[in-house]
Amino acid sequence: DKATINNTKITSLELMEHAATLCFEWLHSRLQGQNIKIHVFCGIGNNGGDGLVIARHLFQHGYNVNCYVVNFSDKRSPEFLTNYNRLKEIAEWPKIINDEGDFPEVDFEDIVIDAIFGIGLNRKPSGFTKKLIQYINNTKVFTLAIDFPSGMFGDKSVTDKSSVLRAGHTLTFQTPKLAFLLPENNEFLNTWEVLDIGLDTNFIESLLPTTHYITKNDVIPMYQSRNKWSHKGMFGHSLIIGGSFGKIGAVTLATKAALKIGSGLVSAYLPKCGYQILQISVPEAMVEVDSEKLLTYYNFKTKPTVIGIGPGMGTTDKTAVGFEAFLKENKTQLVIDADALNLLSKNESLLQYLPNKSVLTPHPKELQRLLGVWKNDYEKLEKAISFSTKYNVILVIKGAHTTVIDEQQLYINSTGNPALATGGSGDVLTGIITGLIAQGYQPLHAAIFGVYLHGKTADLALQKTSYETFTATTILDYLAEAILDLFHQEEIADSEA
Ligand SMILES: NC(=O)C1=CN([C@@H]2O[C@H](COP(=O)(O)OP(=O)(O)OC[C@H]3O[C@@H](n4cnc5c(N)ncnc54)[C@H](OP(=O)(O)O)[C@@H]3O)[C@@H](O)[C@H]2O)[C@@H](O)CC1
Ligand SMILES: [K+]
Repeated sequence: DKATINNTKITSLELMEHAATLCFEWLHSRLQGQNIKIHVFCGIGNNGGDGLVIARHLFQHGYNVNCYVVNFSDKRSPEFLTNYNRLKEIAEWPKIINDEGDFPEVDFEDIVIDAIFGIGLNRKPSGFTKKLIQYINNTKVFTLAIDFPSGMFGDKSVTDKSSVLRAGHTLTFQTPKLAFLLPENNEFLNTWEVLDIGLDTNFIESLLPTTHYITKNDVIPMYQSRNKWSHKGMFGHSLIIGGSFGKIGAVTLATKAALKIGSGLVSAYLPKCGYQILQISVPEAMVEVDSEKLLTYYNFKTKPTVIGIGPGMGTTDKTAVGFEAFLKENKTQLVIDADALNLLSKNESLLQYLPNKSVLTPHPKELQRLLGVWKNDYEKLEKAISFSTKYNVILVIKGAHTTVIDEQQLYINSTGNPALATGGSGDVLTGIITGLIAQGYQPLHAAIFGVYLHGKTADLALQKTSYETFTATTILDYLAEAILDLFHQEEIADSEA
């Protein structure tokens, strides 16, 4: 905010007017003047200032508005005070809330605008302010939070969940906030969106952020196009290692995915019992086999560009011994998933044998086995950063916002939805990342791009299928659309054209 104010000569008050007007417009375009009672709760800082501006616009447009000042302090900000006076010019003074007795009646059918605390919250809400937040939560009314749900911190964990407002929707300014992407804050947020309030983008870019929110514009430059002289020898050879009796499907899915994402050649190495299954389900792949029902010897002849290892592999003693010998010999780039991760967790001394920038793709349980327990999501990220730095590997932490960690850098994915919470989804991701590395994508790009595409398949599929009917195979079916979507330009609004 400060850089924009200094560099553009726009005042803080003007920036507030602009930001809050966008919030008003968001609501106005949805309500279209309907006679619904709207309660605007304002703090005394600049988040409260936003609330006062929104209330003024609502009054001016004839809405049924009740505006309140949550009087938790007398340190009212200058922008708050100016807008307090401006509101008075067109409507009655906001009602002051000093204690529980001042809480207004709020009906389930009403709308609440939460402008109590924004990014300036520095300790948990207490006293009557906390009671007010609980009071609003208990009404189950639709609540539109401005910038942050009040009581949620921008940079640390909530310790008292009962002091946080549960927002129906949050309009946040300029950039997505890390706190919004962490599972532990999920219950406060429901849906959210970013409003571009025109902050100085040169300044924001100069900040060299360590946390990146990955959207289409970030992955388009990673895409490697092909020319007409291309041949399969240029797109590498993926080897997928995994499977055990009853879990041949996992390695089959990963093999299919490596092919489907464009690996020039793909081989699978699996127990003998899976030989026919794999050959029949993936005729494009080559197959080598180990012992009857388990991986034991890891003595394949294939010379791959990259190896994806772990899906369905099991963790029996024989498999563990063979895996250890394999790791000690191996010099090929690795993508490590599932049981291969579990074996690493059981024997951490093996981590030293991982080639630099190996990609590890744990789901939350596998991550916990690798890192140990964490107190909260911030600590989880710190531990993951240390792990990535210590072993020089890339972590892909799977979840609602899958996060790729390369030492200090965090890449948080924007695509995907609960349809992906289905058996085999992770095996497909392993195959995708492996297949991208085979083609020459550097491991970090393969991880970020692979995660993006994997999530995008589910977003695109939801237009034609449902969460329930979406399976790991559906990911493969939609991979083409996910890639084509990169080149599909959103229609530009008339005003921008
Ligand atoms: N700058 C700009 O140009 C723009 C800013 N914008 C808006 O400003 C918001 C940030 O405003 P802000 O910095 O004034 O902080 P805000 O969240 O309103 O609250 C701070 C106040 O609360 C207090 N306080 C903190 N914790 C407390 C607690 N637990 N219990 C009680 N008190 C507590 C703290 O005082 P303290 O007692 O700590 O001195 C202070 O008085 C931002 O989120 C966005 O909405 C937009 O308009 C765009 C343009
Ligand atoms: K708020």
